[in-house]
Amino acid sequence: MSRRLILPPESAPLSETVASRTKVVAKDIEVFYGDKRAINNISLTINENEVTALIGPSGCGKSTFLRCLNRMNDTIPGCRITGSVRLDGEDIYADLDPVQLRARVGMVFQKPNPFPKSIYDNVAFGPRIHGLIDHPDDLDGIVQRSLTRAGLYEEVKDRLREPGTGLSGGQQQRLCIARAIAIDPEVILMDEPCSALDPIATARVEELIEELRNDYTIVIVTHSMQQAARVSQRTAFFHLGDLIEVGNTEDIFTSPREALTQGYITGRFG
Ligand SMILES: Nc1ncnc2c1ncn2[C@@H]1O[C@H](COP(=O)(O)OP(=O)(O)OP(=O)(O)O)[C@@H](O)[C@H]1O
Repeated sequence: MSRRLILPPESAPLSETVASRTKVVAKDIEVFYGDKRAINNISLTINENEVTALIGPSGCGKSTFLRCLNRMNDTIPGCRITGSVRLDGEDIYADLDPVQLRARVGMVFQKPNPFPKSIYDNVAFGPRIHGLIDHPDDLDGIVQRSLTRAGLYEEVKDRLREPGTGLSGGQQQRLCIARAIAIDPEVILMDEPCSALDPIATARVEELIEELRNDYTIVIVTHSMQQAARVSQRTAFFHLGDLIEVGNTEDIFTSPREALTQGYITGRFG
């Protein structure tokens, strides 16, 4: 049984991407933690204004791969990456400063992690440090627009000066999404954004992901195959550090090409 990447060569058109523009191209990515290789020569193309889901059993390298896309692995001691990641053609490891890069490629984490600041200041933080405001009044507009875009404004508009940590888990996660979009990124990485949320809060975040893809390119790591099927247009299945299969989400869940994928989606392992 093949475990190797089954992507067609870079030049071959992928049927599921015909109408889509390429946003990110990861090529020949290998990641090592010390001597241990966690990602084995993975190449993956991410399309603009689509949600790409990364699925696979625990420890298969989904989060490690996701973190390569905004150089978050750079902060992990002993972690080494080879290969290239291009964002709109620019090599993010060679041509872009990590701070600039993370303004273009935002991230939402598994556990909602609002800063110990007010709701307003959580959202205003990024625009302030990235110098995105010419006039203090502009900030009010950015905060309101970001909270509205994250589907949270109506719930918090009367308590913007109260701590973000006082919100419910689902609201905190939407606050983190508002914080991510306040700096107007192009790509949003989400690492199991709903795993700490109840089903209602999860449904709200999933609706939000569907809306956000009109404006952003989204890559989401999820343990839930139902979630991948609901929110994504493309799905990539990882196993033991390999990318086994990538394709149109519907195809992956109805007629996967690889036996390993089939085994995982039918619950035979994982
Ligand atoms: N900071 C680290 N130091 C050493 N090894 C690590 C580190 N982070 C991850 N690994 C190892 O790299 C491999 C891939 O881990 P990763 O967290 O990327 O997988 P995952 O598919 O996201 O897992 P999960 O679904 O459980 O979150 C695993 O073997 C893991 O133990």
